[in-house]
Amino acid sequence: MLETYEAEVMIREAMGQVATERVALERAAGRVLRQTIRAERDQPPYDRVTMDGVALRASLERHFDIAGIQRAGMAAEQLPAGAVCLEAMTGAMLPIGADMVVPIERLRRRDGGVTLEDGYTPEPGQFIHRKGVDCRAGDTLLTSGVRLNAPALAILAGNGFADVEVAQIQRIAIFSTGDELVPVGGPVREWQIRRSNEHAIAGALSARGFGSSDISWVADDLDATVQALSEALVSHDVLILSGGVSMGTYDHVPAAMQRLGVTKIFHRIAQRPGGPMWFGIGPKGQRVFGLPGNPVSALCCCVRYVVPALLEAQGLKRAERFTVILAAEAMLLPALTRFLPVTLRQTGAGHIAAAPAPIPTSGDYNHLGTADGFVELPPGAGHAPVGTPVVFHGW
Ligand SMILES: Nc1nc2c(c(=O)[nH]1)N[C@H]1C(S)=C(S)[C@@H](COP(=O)(O)OP(=O)(O)OC[C@H]3O[C@@H](n4cnc5c(N)ncnc54)[C@H](O)[C@@H]3O)O[C@H]1N2
Ligand code: MOO
Ligand SMILES: [Mg+2]
Repeated sequence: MLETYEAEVMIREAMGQVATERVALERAAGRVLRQTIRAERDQPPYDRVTMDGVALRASLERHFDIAGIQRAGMAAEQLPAGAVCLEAMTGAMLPIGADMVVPIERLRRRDGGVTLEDGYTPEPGQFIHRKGVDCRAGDTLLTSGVRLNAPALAILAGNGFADVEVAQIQRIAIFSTGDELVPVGGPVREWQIRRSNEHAIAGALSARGFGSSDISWVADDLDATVQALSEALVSHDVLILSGGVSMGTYDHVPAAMQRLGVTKIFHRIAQRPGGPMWFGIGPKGQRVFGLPGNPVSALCCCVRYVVPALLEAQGLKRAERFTVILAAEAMLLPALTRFLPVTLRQTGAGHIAAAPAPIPTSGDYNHLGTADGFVELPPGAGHAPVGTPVVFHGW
């Protein structure tokens, strides 16, 4: 059977890259950048005063008349000759002829001027950020494939990018399948189950900048499934299905896909939970993920395969997974990769330790709230000991 990494490679090869679009800076937060951003000009763009005080020229004088004021937002004033200074504000241009700034705390006001505090000798060049020390015009500040987080948005704004090239957001449809499933609001009978998978999947996606996805439900009926999915294949780039991929008489997803001309890339992965996962490509290149219906399986497969695939298709460079160490020994599964829900905590030694969260069954979405995500244990015999490094995937 397919190993987890083999499935991942097959999905990656099928995904390709999405097109780009230009969006206003105000709408760019969380999106994936698809252009190089270079500095508009030197930063700081001028010799910049860094403290509120006075700007003056190095000399042996201790008392200075105030000849004027240099505010932020003004062109540089000329500092007149003699024992004079200009009041200067943080962020202002350094006046022409000045070469140091003395902060207000080091000055005494006297006779309409200022006197240096006793025993205080200012250093030439002090409290000035020189032009271009942060960066030079044309320097590369951001490259394609970064997520537009707070610093990135500041960079775009500060360098005059009122709009920016980002990866298009794929049109995503999420379907749950199953006669037993009823809506969140409204009555629920003993033999019925409230639909939860689609909300978990939609949440995992919207938390990663994919906006809101379209959510639908279809009964365990082959014709109804074909009908609903054929419409979704017209209007969406990506379909994420939950349920109906295993071996039951009413698990119609693989057959419906065949009828719709969606080519199967794989069915089943050597993992638990999530073994029955299905993946295929539609006639127009639509990507179809068939996630197993059990809630822990559906969410683990979504986070392990769907989320990274969608992010990589946007060109995102930095993977969201990282390595943690096991805080307790964990049973391995012969021939199966194990996804083990865990709670993270920081250790005294500066590591992040992952403690297994008690999840009694792969249907138990209620206990998932105690876990931060899951770790991936390779196939094997016996137990992985405490301290084993393992890859973590956050919800
Ligand atoms: N003979 C076999 N039976 C099963 C196998 C197998 O290999 N051989 N695999 C098991 C595994 S592992 C899983 S996981 C499930 C996968 O089942 P399906 O993908 O076919 O999903 P369903 O049968 O439709 O539902 C399974 C389970 O999940 C609940 N469910 C489904 N959708 C939702 C939803 N949107 N919200 C909440 N809960 C949902 C559903 O009620 C069922 O309890 O198959 C095993 N069987
Ligand atoms: O994916 Mo299934 O039981 O392994 O939950
Ligand atoms: Mg089933």
